[in-house]
Amino acid sequence: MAGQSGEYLLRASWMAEADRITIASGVPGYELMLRAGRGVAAAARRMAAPGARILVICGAGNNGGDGYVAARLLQAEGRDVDVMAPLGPATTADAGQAAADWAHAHGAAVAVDVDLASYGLVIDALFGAGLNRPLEGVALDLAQRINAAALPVLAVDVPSGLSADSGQVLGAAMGASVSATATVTFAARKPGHLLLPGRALCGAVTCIDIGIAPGTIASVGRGMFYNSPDLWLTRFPAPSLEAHKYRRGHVLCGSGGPLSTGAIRLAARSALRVGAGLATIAAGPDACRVHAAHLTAVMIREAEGAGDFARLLDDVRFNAVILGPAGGVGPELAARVEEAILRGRALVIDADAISSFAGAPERMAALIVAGGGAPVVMTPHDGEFARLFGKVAGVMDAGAKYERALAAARLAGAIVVLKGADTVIAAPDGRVAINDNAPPWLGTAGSGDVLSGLVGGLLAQGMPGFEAAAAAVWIHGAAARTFGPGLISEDLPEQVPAVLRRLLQQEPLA
Ligand SMILES: NC(=O)C1=CN([C@@H]2O[C@H](COP(=O)(O)OP(=O)(O)OC[C@H]3O[C@@H](n4cnc5c(N)ncnc54)[C@H](OP(=O)(O)O)[C@@H]3O)[C@@H](O)[C@H]2O)[C@@H](O)CC1
Ligand SMILES: [K+]
Repeated sequence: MAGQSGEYLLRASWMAEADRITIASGVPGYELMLRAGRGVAAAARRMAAPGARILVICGAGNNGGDGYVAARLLQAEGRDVDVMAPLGPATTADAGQAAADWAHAHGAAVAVDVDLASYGLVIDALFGAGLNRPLEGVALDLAQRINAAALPVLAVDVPSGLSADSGQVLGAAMGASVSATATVTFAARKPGHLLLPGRALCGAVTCIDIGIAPGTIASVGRGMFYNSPDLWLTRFPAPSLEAHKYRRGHVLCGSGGPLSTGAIRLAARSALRVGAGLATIAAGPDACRVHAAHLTAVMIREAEGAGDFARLLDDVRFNAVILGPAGGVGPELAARVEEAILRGRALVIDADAISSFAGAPERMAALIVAGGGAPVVMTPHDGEFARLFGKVAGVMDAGAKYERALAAARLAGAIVVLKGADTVIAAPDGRVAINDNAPPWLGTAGSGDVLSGLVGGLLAQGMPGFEAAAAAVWIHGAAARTFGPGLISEDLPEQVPAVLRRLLQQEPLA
């Protein structure tokens, strides 16, 4: 993606392309393997106490080749190292060279049924990026024995059995992948290191430089990024002296009925906390009275039906709209979404507003085309996503989580934030960001309402849709981390100022 900064994530085939380009530029493949093996050995040194025996389990491909290099280097510095080669001799030239260099100095491999408990560290170099089917036979048996032995495990590139692309265990059963304590990968992280369950199976991931040029990584990358401030900070609306409250945007938030008002208040407050100049809640007369008893900085306007809501939108100062949090599923809410899109407002479609289009994503897509280009961000969790896109071929069955989000974004013409502990943000132009900073305690009632408010608040300040969505997801996670366990959703907007202070004043980020 031209002009996009950020940390690229590479699928296995893109990584192979980067290897080919680097080798074609004159760096021998074996030199790359030596550098990879050196990185593995360095990590092993940190993980294995002096004197601990180390077992390196080498497959037949280049992943095994990295293992042979690491084994030789560790042995050369006096470590007690065994190699196991359960899949037989190496099948690639570079791995063959690595195996020969190891064997030249150290001789035979140990038997497959060796007692794993006698080792202090296992290095898993069975399969890496070349894994293309579920583990079976001796490889499956070994993965299960390694996991049962509960030893420290260092995975080379990815734990064997895990797809570097999807973060899924091939064959689905969790026991069909090695579960690692730590993973060393090369040149760039892969999506499988961040997506679940992969992130949990990898342990701590270190990415080491093996001499693949950043320009090469960018040239093979297809716009998939790790979600961090590097991705969007240059587009973040930093407060400035001349930006009075109207220039910082005015968010209009659609309320549910009198018994369902809390969600949209959370959203409106979050929009203000992230820097929107003004926020107004539009509600029916009964709900207005409830809101009036709670609100101070957020304003209230009476709007009974979709018609009243549309009339509010005659005021062009409402430049961003949030619809959905406890908004009440049905045609009335769908009509509000329609009005907001057709009047060209930046829009967040969350919760009930997503469900109001259940099974009809084409209708939403047609509206967005007619709407003329203002950013539309939808923020479904898995259930809402399935409700909206479940009947469309090529979305639910698109593959990895980012492929589902991307297919949905392209179909709808909207930014899709597919939520979870591994939230994915996808844009119709093909960009994807994968987020990993959400702590477990962020899964609490109302947390999604806060996220929709953060997105809406950033859109109101003119941030582009993809960057606004990615920033909101990251700030949401950082706010939850700042607060810590025991968090309830009301705490989240109150943590946003501390996160912004670190972001904008360049203090260390959580
Ligand atoms: N490229 C480079 O320059 C660099 C690469 N590096 C390293 O190379 C690694 C990738 O190496 P790789 O491509 O040789 O694949 P690898 O993961 O070793 O698998 C080997 C073969 O196993 C097979 N197979 C697959 N699944 C199977 C299963 N379930 N059960 C049984 N067999 C199965 C399949 O072959 P098939 O049987 O399909 O013919 C596959 O080709 C990468 O992760 C990194 O560690 C670094 O050195 C840096 C430089
Ligand atoms: K591996």
